Formats: sequence, structure tokens, C-alpha cells
Amino acid sequence: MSSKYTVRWGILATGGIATTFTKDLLTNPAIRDVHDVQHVLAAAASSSSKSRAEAFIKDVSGPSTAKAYGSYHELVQDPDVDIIYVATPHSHHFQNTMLALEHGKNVLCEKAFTVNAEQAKKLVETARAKKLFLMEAVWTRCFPMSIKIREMVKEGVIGKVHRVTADLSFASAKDDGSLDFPDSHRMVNVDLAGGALLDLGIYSLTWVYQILYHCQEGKKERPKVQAAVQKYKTGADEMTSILLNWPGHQSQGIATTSLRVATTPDGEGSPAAGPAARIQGTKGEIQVFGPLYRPQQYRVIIVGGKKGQVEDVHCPIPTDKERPGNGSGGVGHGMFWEADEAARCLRDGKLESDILNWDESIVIMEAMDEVKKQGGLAYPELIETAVYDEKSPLNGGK
Ligand SMILES: NC(=O)C1=CN([C@@H]2O[C@H](COP(=O)(O)OP(=O)(O)OC[C@H]3O[C@@H](n4cnc5c(N)ncnc54)[C@H](OP(=O)(O)O)[C@@H]3O)[C@@H](O)[C@H]2O)C=CC1
Ligand SMILES: O=C1OC[C@@H](O)[C@H](O)[C@H]1O
Repeated sequence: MSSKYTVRWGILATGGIATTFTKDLLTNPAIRDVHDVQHVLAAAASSSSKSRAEAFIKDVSGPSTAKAYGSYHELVQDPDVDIIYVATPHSHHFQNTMLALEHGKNVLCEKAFTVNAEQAKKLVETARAKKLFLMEAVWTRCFPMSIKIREMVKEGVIGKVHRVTADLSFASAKDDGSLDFPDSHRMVNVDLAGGALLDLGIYSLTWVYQILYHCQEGKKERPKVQAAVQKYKTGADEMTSILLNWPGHQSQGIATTSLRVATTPDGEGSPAAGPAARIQGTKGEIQVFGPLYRPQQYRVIIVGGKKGQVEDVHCPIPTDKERPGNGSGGVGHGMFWEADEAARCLRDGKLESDILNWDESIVIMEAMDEVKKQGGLAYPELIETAVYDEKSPLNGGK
């Protein structure tokens, strides 16, 4: 009999990231040297139809035992599901996660966690009251590379860290001044809580917070936030820069995001454009290369060091060559690490993860609220409300 702890997943929504996540879930954990937990695709649900959910299961090469549902309500009532992965647009996260929690399900919810901090607090209160696991799916935090960098910072390898700069930007501007996304697309549609801040800026903030907030000892200091926001014609933000000030720690963060210029104009994997994040300490610096949601290289520079004290570390994402679907390269995007973390928390009876705990998700949502306030960003009441409605149209209306 296997001594591995098995988690049975239910996938809520069948779009792009649901597909990528589920394919990762179905890889053999051994490819990433994980031997204590494993994952099963128990069910998937589409708000549009049962046949869409069936097509999804087929597309990810899921097991024949996986159930397909034509509504989110049916999924959250399935007794064979341990945890729900919420993969809808930002606008839907609060209502969908509440729906799952209210039906006694643990939840891993895509980023950005919610549309505002009040919603995030309500989710946390509900999970706490019902003794359920809840985590915002900021997958990058679970990368072995992120864990290693946090360890190095805590160990003082680069001395006291005073500044972190982080950028995640995509060049999607067209010659006529518009962006590459149709106005209805979730990236720019305010009805879906679109905009650079919630979609990409969350990663810039992640790199700032996982160093300057997460690595603080003792009672945590929250930063003062100042923002400059430019809006797209849809009302969503297209370019946002955030200054975060921690006077008590003599540290500052600069988090930027844009839909008009790219962090890595020469392609995802290339370090030629320079680091996407710089973690600057008194004894040295750690530089992170590649898009900040999925970086695969970092550099450690020690102040006054000889040439040999500049170390480049490559962290390729392992792939499973046995899984069908992604050509000869195999399957593996890096989302399996957050699934492993959720599984270990469930196994150990933990309601929140130490990698990204409830406090930190809320504190980051509060910073984003402040940015929204300063930039005059607002979303429709239907998606800003922190009142749960099982029959909300965001839950399928039934
Ligand atoms: N971690 C990461 O790297 C990434 C995370 N994301 C996050 O994942 C979430 C989803 O993004 P993504 O998968 O790219 O989005 P998609 O548009 O590809 O998929 C979203 C899915 O949500 C469901 N949905 C329900 N209501 C709506 C609605 N009104 N409009 C659109 N979709 C709806 C649909 O599934 P159905 O019809 O089956 O119900 C749809 O397929 C976002 O929160 C985003 O920030 C996105 C990309 C990468
Ligand atoms: O989380 C994300 O990371 C990758 C991006 O392409 C995507 O828009 C975003 O949602």
C-alpha cells in the first residue's frame, strides 16, 4: 500500500489556467523528487455545460473516474472531493470560494485572491470558523527557487535588505494606442476585475512582500503605500507603479506593472534585459531573471567579491515525459509545487500555509485597495460586495 498522502481535487472552471494547473497535477510527483504526497483529479465543473467539463477532462488526459459537472454547485457537493481549485476570473473568486467553503470544501483560489481586502477577510473568517484549509494560489511562492531565496535572505547572505524592486509587465500595445486584448477580455474588462494591478502587479508585490514583509522577525510592520496609476479606456489600470515604505525597517519596495512595455522584451527565458527583481542588501544583491510569475534563474552578487563570488543559479522546471499532451518536452509548468504545498497542509491538518498565510494575503489586498483608492479604480458592486450570495450570477445563478 502507498504511504503517500492522496488529495482528491475538484477543478472549478475550465479555462486556460485550470488546464495548465490540472495537467501539472497529473504529473508524477517523482519527477520533482516529491514522494510524500500525490494528487487525483476527482472532478471538474464548467459553468457553461457538462459537455464542456467532459471536454476539459479529456483535454488534460484525466482519469476515466473523474466526474464532469455542468455547474459549480454540483462540484462543491461532491463527497469525493477534498479540495477545490478556483480558476475563474478575479471577479468571481470571492463568491466561488465562499460557495466551496460554505459546502465544507477546502480551497486553493487563484490570484488575485479577491477584488478587495474586505472580501479576503470574509473568506478567512469563514475558513477559520469552518476549520477548512484556504490558500491564495500564488504559485511562484512555492517554487524551490523562491524558498531558497527567502532562506538566503533570512540567513543574512546579502546582509540587511534595504530595497526590493520588482516588475512584471507585458508589451501589448498596438500602433493605434489600444491594447492587444479585446475590451471584453478578462485582462482589461472591469466586470471581470481586469487590469494590470490585480493580474500582474500581484507578482511584483509578491516579490517585494515575500522579502520585506514575510522575512521580518517578530511583529510585522505594514508598509505605507503610494501609487501612480494610468487607466485604459475600459476603466481598468494599464500601468501602475507602487512605492512601499517600511520606515521601521529602513526598507523600501518598488513594484511596477504595465500592459504597454515588457519586463523581458526579448522573450520569457532571456536574462538579456536584466533582472526583473533586485533584492539589495548591505553585503550583496540577489537578482531574479525571467517573468516574475515563473522565473528560472537567479544571480547572487556579494559586495566587494571577486569574480567567483558572482553566482548564477539555473532552476529549470522539471517535466514529466510520460504524460501526454505537450509534445516531446513533457508536461510541467511549475504549478505542481503549490498543489504539493496544499496537500501537505491538508495532511498535517493546517488551515493555512506558512508559505503564504492568511495575514499576508490580506495585507497585500489592503495595499492593492490603497492603490485602487489613490488611482480612482473601482469595480462594479456585484464583484466588490463582501456579502455572500449562493445564487449570485457569479456562482452560476442557481
Ligand atoms: N497562476 C498563473 O500563472 C495564472 C493565473 N491566472 C489566474 O487564473 C484565473 C483565470 O484566468 P484564465 O484561466 O486565464 O482565464 P480564462 O478566461 O481562460 O478562464 C476562466 C474560466 O472561468 C470561467 N468563467 C465563469 N464565468 C466567467 C465569465 N463571466 N467570464 C469568463 N470566464 C468565466 C470559465 O470556465 P467555465 O465556463 O468552465 O465555468 C472560463 O473558462 C484568473 O484569476 C487569473 O488571474 C491566469 C493565468 C495564469
Ligand atoms: O498569473 C498570470 O501569470 C501569467 C500571465 O500570462 C497571466 O495573465 C496572469 O494571470
